[in-house]
Amino acid sequence: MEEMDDFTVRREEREDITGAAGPPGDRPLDPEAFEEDDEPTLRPRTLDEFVGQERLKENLRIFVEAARQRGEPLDHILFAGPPGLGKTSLCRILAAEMGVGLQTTSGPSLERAGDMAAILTSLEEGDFLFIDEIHRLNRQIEEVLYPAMEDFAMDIVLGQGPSARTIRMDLPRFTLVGATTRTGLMTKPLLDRFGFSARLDYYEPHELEKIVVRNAKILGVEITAGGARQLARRSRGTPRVANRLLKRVRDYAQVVGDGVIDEETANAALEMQGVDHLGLDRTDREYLSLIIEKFDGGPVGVGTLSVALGEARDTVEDVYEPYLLQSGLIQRTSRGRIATRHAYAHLGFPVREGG
Ligand SMILES: Nc1ncnc2c1ncn2[C@@H]1O[C@H](COP(=O)(O)OP(=O)(O)OP(=O)(O)O)[C@@H](O)[C@H]1O
Ligand SMILES: [Mg+2]
Repeated sequence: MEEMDDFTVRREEREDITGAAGPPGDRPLDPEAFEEDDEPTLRPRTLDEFVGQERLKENLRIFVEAARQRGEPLDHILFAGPPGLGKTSLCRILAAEMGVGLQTTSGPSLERAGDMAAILTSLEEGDFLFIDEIHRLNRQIEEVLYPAMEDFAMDIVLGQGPSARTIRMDLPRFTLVGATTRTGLMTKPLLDRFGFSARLDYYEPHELEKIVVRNAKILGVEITAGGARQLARRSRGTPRVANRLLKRVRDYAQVVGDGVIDEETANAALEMQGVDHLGLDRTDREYLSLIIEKFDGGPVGVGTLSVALGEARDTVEDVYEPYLLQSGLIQRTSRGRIATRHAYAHLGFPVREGG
């Protein structure tokens, strides 16, 4: 790789501690399916390349500059929001800006307190420790993190039973960067220990357009304004989805069309991928039809829906529902999910009385 900077080298040397990325799936819209390092060239490397989230970027610039002037590590940071909106990218950008090392792990991959201890003791002063899916850390591990985050210290128990004693070990001052799709599942003591927390929201179509145009250039494919607009509109507000669709549309343009992504090619390719004009894929539509046809429009519990769909409940809650909610296609009530009139209309069902 030609443009590898110090930061990249360091992080790759150390990354294999707990690799978090799963195998890529085959659904075009599943943001989780896009393997972390599948497309390093499309991942923004600086805050300037990172499109949108302007207020957050401004805050981060100040946050970084202030810490740099004081010569201190950054305070702990929490990024929350649906998958594929740029949490991991922001973490890498900040580590690069601070010129520090980065270690990556994830909540579900840490089982015992010792796993966490091993990582903490391998950190160097100022390093970033990125914990993806931090809401899935178990209790034991969280308890190791409390003093680590607050006092940069770790309590080690020596021996067992009545003769056991605890010694406190100092840790380097590091920056914990947590990413979560579900702040609601995090405990208050953990939340309270982050000095900076930010929520990423779905991107506006014009921001996704910018990402699509920029990345088409990187991929070396010609795209018209209309083509970019279609891709942006159908990417469910998510840059990772936009990148994935861009590649599939590029394939289509190359093989079936004349290599240029115009509006017509984009539409035809997306249609073939099963992505409709709202950006919903087959599973989204199946989810909505289930509520409408099998459960009379709802309310129906998310557990029941997940089983009927054959998807993990977490996936349904983290990946599908946030966008359906945001698009006004479903509502969440205390008794379960309800399909809105908009969902009936979108799928071509007659709108039910009072719905
Ligand atoms: N603001 C942005 N500007 C340009 N590209 C972006 C932006 N945000 C995300 N991307 C693109 O989307 C991809 C996915 O982003 P990233 O991995 O940072 O998401 P994430 O929030 O960490 O998702 P997950 O919750 O699944 O881990 C990146 O590789 C990058 O190419
Ligand atoms: Mg990520």
